[in-house]
Amino acid sequence: MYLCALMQKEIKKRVDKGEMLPLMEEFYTIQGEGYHKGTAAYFIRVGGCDVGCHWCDVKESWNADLHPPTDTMNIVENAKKYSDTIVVTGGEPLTWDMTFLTRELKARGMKVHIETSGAYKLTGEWDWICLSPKKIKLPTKEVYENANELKVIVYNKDDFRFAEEQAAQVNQDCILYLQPEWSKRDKVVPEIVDYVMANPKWKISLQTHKYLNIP
Ligand SMILES: C[S@@+](CC[C@H](N)C(=O)[O-])C[C@H]1O[C@@H](n2cnc3c(N)ncnc32)[C@H](O)[C@@H]1O
Ligand SMILES: Nc1nc2[nH]cc(C(=O)O)c2c(=O)[nH]1
Ligand code: SF4
Ligand SMILES: [Mg+2]
Repeated sequence: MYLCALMQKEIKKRVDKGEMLPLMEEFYTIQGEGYHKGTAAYFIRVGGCDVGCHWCDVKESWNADLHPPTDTMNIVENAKKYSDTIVVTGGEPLTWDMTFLTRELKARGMKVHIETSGAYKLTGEWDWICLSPKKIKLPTKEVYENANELKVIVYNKDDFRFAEEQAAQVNQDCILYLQPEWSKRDKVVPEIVDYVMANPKWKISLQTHKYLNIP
């Protein structure tokens, strides 16, 4: 076998174990969305997602092959320099085994949050789970049970129905958010405002980083 084919196989094995991850980007910013909005956090964006939301704002993340397999230990050591709050996002982070990444981050005293569609098996140990469910690939039972916040994206009126259906699946303590789909914000924000006033168990989440012009 060619040496590079052997290396590819070795890398795949390490990715399967979560010891390497296809890293798209990492950046220190302010969490823009949901319960922790306004809080400084270091973001780790892992490539790979096959959920396929047509309005996804990071489509460049979808193809994992475009993002270099990166030693998880290097990601951890680097993250530690910036913040003690880490947000793991993607792509869909639960495409990969998150056990190793979260164990090593937590061993260094970091608080570890995830942004997930919940479409795959829940791996890893999380201080905060933000579940943003998608109609085209519904969350697994474990993610519904463990979500700390539910963040439903509102693109059209049917998303209010979907939001209620999803709220019925999560645990009692889960905090409920409606977030406008960015390109439809002018149309849907007034609808969300009316909806939240009529149904105050919901709160509004905005993508505040986009208004602040930060990553
Ligand atoms: C890019 S996703 C990555 C994490 C995971 N795949 C997920 O969907 O939760 C991060 C967050 O951005 C939200 N999002 C993506 N595109 C959006 C858009 N156009 N408008 C509003 N929110 C969006 C997602 O629903 C999710 O809550
Ligand atoms: N500032 C900032 N906050 C965010 N919250 C969730 C994000 C994500 O893409 O997962 C995100 C993001 O991309 N930037
Ligand atoms: S699940 Fe997340 S990353 Fe994947 S397409 Fe949907 S919004 Fe984008
Ligand atoms: Mg984003």
